[in-house]
Amino acid sequence: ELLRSSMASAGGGLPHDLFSLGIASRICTDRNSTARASTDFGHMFEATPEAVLLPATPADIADLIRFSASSPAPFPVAALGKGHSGRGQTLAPGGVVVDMRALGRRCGGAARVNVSAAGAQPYIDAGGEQLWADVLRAALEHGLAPRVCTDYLHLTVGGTLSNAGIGGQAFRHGPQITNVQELDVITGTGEMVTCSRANNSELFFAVLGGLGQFGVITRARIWLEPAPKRVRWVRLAYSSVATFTKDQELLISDRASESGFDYVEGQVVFKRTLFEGPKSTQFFSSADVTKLAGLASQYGLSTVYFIEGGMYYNEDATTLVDQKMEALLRQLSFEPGFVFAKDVAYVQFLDRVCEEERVLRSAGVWDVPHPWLNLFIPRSRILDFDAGVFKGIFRDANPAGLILMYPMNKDRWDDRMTTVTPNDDVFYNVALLWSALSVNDVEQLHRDNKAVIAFCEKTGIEYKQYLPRHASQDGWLQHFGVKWSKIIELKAKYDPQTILSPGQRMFPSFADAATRAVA
Ligand SMILES: Cc1cc2nc3c(=O)[nH]c(=O)nc-3n(C[C@H](O)[C@H](O)[C@H](O)COP(=O)(O)OP(=O)(O)OC[C@H]3O[C@@H](n4cnc5c(N)ncnc54)[C@H](O)[C@@H]3O)c2cc1C
Repeated sequence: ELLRSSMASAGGGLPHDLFSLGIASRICTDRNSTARASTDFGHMFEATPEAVLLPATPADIADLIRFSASSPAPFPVAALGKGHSGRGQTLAPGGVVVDMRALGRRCGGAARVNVSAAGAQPYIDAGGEQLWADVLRAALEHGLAPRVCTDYLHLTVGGTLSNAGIGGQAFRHGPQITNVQELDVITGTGEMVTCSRANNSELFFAVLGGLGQFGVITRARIWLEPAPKRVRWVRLAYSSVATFTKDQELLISDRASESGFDYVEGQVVFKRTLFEGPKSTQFFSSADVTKLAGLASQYGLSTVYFIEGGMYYNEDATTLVDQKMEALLRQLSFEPGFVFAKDVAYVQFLDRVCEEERVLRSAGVWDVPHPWLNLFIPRSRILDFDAGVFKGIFRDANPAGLILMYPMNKDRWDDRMTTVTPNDDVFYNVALLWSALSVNDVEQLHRDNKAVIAFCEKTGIEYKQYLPRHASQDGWLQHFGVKWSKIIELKAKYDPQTILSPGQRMFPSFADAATRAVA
């Protein structure tokens, strides 16, 4: 009902003067445009904006924000990257969603990605609306690549930099936010500011991991490194979580840095998935799946763990990479004989989730609700977490989806940035990436996710949510801990009217009342 009534009055709630600004022709209030901006990948929340801005230049965004900020009744403004958020973070009920992707389409053909390959530290200047897939493509033309990529490349630069941007290279280089040199940002007062560690550093650190609260990123200068041509891509199976985590921690330690993998992640797979899930996957053949199911049966395991490693190389170093791989595998304690290997082009490796997307889309299970829960768990409690969650809460369950579990080094993060992480020197990203295939699934997965959080709280596990959502300001206070007072100070300075990204529900606004849970 709420959705329908606000759609019927699209545009009507905004001040009329807005439509006499120079950007008026780029503000869409039609039902199709506002409906498209009313939900996200999670399909868990929806709220319709009054209008969608298709900016032709960053100045259009500044005009819109300045207008709202100086209006007697400021309206919310949310940047929309690719809408791959899970919990309504891009919504702007009663306000304007800025479709950032329009910048790339409408900039009069001007390239919004520029590589600087000369100099000791190559970089790329990329528009905040650019996809990481496009950043990679432009960099590869110069034999270069970003140092850290997310698993999925069809996310925007501004969207991941507003969170952190993590992946299998983060153990070495830190998250994407620590690999940025400079930003162009439009603050919540409509001011266009260039910032870096040296200039306007307060805004620079605030915006990186800032969940869209302090400004809209319109350009990021991202460090690049020489790109390899190929990747030895392996998965190693473990029956014991203690051995699995011990080996993962060895692989991300400085000790293994030069001689080890360039990419380290990990997965937890329920035994039932091996029996009842797909017979083969992008990585495993049906014979592999049968072999793994046999392993689970033999030991009576409820879960099998996989280290996923990638070793980069160029064609002229094939023998060397073989030797390096052999030496590395000798140091690890996976189940004997349970090494699964592939050799792929570097681009194919980085773009691997795109293939998963194709498969899921063709099976009709891509656009389903995704009640994801992403947690950072301190190393000191990861075994407790495993016992309570995978062998406890999910002991008899077999939800559809994917579970990632891999460690990162805290010293590669920069605590001056807004993202928060646990205190241990090593912490795990545990990503419960569920797909709800029915209404019952949604309810059950909500309950399961709540049970996971309750378990952490009851047992004193100092977790932090990644891609966080908190229902109340108390939740945000707890999330940010000692950083919360600084967050309030920054908000008052850079977005005093609390206009920006209301879908994060960090500061009370009109949006809270107008957003509803749909799943
Ligand atoms: C299939 C899939 C795989 C993923 N894999 C990873 C992964 O490996 N690693 C990882 O870290 N994350 C991953 N994510 C999560 C992803 O980083 C977040 O969803 C993030 O929000 C990026 O998505 P987006 O570009 O579509 O941003 P959106 O969802 O559009 O926006 C996210 C938030 O940032 C704000 N925002 C968007 N653009 C800007 C901007 N230019 N300036 C300021 N604020 C802005 C929005 O208002 C919103 O609050 C994955 C998501 C999906 C769906």
